[in-house]
Amino acid sequence: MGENDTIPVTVVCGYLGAGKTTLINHLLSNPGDHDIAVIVNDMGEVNVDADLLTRESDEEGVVDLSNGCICCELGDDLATETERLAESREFDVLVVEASGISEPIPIAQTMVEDTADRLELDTMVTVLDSFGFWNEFDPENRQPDSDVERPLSTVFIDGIEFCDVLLLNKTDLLSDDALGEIEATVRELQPRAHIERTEYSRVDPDLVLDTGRFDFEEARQSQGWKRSLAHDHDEQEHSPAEAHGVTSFVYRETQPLHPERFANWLDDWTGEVIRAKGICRIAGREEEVIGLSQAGPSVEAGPIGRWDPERDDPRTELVFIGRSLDETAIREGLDSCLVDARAGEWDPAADPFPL
Ligand SMILES: Nc1nc2c(ncn2[C@@H]2O[C@H](COP(=O)(O)OP(=O)(O)OP(=O)(O)O)[C@@H](O)[C@H]2O)c(=O)[nH]1
Repeated sequence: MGENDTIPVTVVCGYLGAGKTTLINHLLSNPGDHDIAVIVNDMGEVNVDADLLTRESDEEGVVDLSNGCICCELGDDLATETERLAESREFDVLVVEASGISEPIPIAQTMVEDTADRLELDTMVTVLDSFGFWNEFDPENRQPDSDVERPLSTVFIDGIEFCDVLLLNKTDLLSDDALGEIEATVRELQPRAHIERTEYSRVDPDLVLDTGRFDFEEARQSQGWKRSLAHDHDEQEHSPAEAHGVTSFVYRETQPLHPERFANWLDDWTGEVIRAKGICRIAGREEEVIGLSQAGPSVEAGPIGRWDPERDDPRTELVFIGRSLDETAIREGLDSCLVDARAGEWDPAADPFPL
């Protein structure tokens, strides 16, 4: 508990694919002395993060706030949900995962202004994909098209500037030299926060939970805070997603994917997708839920659990997030990976999963 029996709230921000869900999974499996409740906000109509979290952790205290971004249109829901959670369940710290394009300041404002007196904003954590940051900002590492305007950089910067703890994540993908340079750059942008290098967001829970680091007075004095109050967020015409030209869609299918065709499709997969994630039904892996997670250049796929007959039908459910996404091409590509029963690849009557 924080001061005066309030419940400390840790807000986890960070760009798409930085490692926020990885951090929350890590905290749920290494809670230390804490009893943690989690609220997850994800972009798009399904909350894949909440699904992956509950699947991996069997955690009951995970609340799903989907289809919107908590820093704007879901601000009120965030306040209501935190209050409801506080009434319905015992926990001594609350962790809120923001969607990958939420802006940290409005979330902090919602937490400070709207929640019941029991909750107290305690720590703003930003998870930084150090590898992505390096590619985005280092001139030598820039892609040939990188002199086009890159408005998403502002999301990186906001997260760095407004936080109490900054995790330089994905350090395994960079050399020590590069990391030193990144740390020096980040330190310029953010002299106050505690900076920690992490792999797979593995931190001591005490570094991010109940730290007492959030300083309301200091936050209120920051330029970003004043700017954000100056134009009422609720009345903004565009959500951050729209302002950055980011769209998302969900691919859903119950027919299994052919493992080889799907693997080939993943290999050839390029383009405007910033982030894809979700679960897959793969022929021949009948029991297993196969998780897929792509963030920038890296794609990870593998078993993350088993289908639970009580709660789910085996299916593929993937969220794609990107700029100028070619939704039709992606849908067609995935459709062509489906097992084709008519071509004799699959006889569902004889065997639900043949390969
Ligand atoms: N190599 C490497 N991969 C990592 C590390 N941390 C996380 N990842 C991988 O990066 C991908 C994205 O991680 P997530 O934790 O889902 O990222 P997120 O910030 O929750 O993503 P969004 O919710 O989409 O914004 C996953 O495939 C992770 O396994 C790391 O330190 N090193």
